[in-house]
Amino acid sequence: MSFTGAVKTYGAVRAVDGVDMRIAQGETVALLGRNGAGKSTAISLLLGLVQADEGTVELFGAAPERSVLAGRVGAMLQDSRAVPRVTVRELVSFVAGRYPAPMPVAQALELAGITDLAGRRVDRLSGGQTQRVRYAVALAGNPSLLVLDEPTAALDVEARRAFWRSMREYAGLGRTVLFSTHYLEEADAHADRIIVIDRGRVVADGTGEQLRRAAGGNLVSIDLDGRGTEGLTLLPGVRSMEVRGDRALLRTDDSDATVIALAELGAIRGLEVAPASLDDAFLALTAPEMEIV
Ligand SMILES: Nc1ncnc2c1ncn2[C@@H]1O[C@H](COP(=O)(O)OP(=O)(O)OP(=O)(O)O)[C@@H](O)[C@H]1O
Repeated sequence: MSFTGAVKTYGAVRAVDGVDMRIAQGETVALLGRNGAGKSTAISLLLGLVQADEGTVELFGAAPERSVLAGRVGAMLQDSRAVPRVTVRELVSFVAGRYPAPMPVAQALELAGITDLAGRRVDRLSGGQTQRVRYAVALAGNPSLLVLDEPTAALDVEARRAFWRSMREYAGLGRTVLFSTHYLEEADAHADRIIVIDRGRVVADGTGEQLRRAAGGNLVSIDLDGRGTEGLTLLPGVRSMEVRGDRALLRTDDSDATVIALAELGAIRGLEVAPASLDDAFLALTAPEMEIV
């Protein structure tokens, strides 16, 4: 799957703004971003549901619509509506029947953990149950590529765990999986690679470890004690600074040099040095400019 300079605008909003990304067969990739970052729009482009204004999007070397029509893709979208009056089994069977080589319906229901809901009407289910039905629908065609837009939204802790187990089992069969999420831990724990998207652009692409490293080695934080932050970003090693209440958090590539310089300034009250976490990396990559000095 590839995006090359893909742009999709809605009026003045550049929802996807020049995205380049590639996903190889067999990879499990997380598309990570804040609300409105452009994840769903990127997924819509990938599925051929909307067309790029500029650039190209390809799926299995062809236009997305062709690969989708050929039954190579299964998708779980955020806003798909339940069809009234049919049962879960009827819906999953119907979808499976439209694919050239579907998985047995019982297996799709089992993988989605909804065997016990098979006879229930799909329009009378809870949010979490509906989400799992959507997952079964995505699996039904036994697709080479599984695309999941915020798959764990509305799932409770146990259902979430079961979902990830099942997704990994599916990925373990050599299938490609792309899922979007707001949750760093999910991306880190369940994807081979994380693509961070912000304001329609790819701002990072790598493993969780690579993202942590890219965000800068350490965070040095101090109490400001009412003093200003002037000059702190000029200290050795410091890449950026964030102020939270009365504390300054300095992202630094050389925490020793930063701490020595802070000591020379007499500014080491409440000093803490910690390795940058994936959370820090994500915030550094996507925080609104106002928060980063
Ligand atoms: N059909 C549409 N018409 C107009 N604007 C849209 C449309 N779809 C998306 N947008 C805008 O495009 C931007 C990206 O939205 P998108 O839904 O792709 O983000 P997202 O990362 O999936 O967000 P979320 O995590 O909240 O689902 C947002 O500013 C959104 O308001």
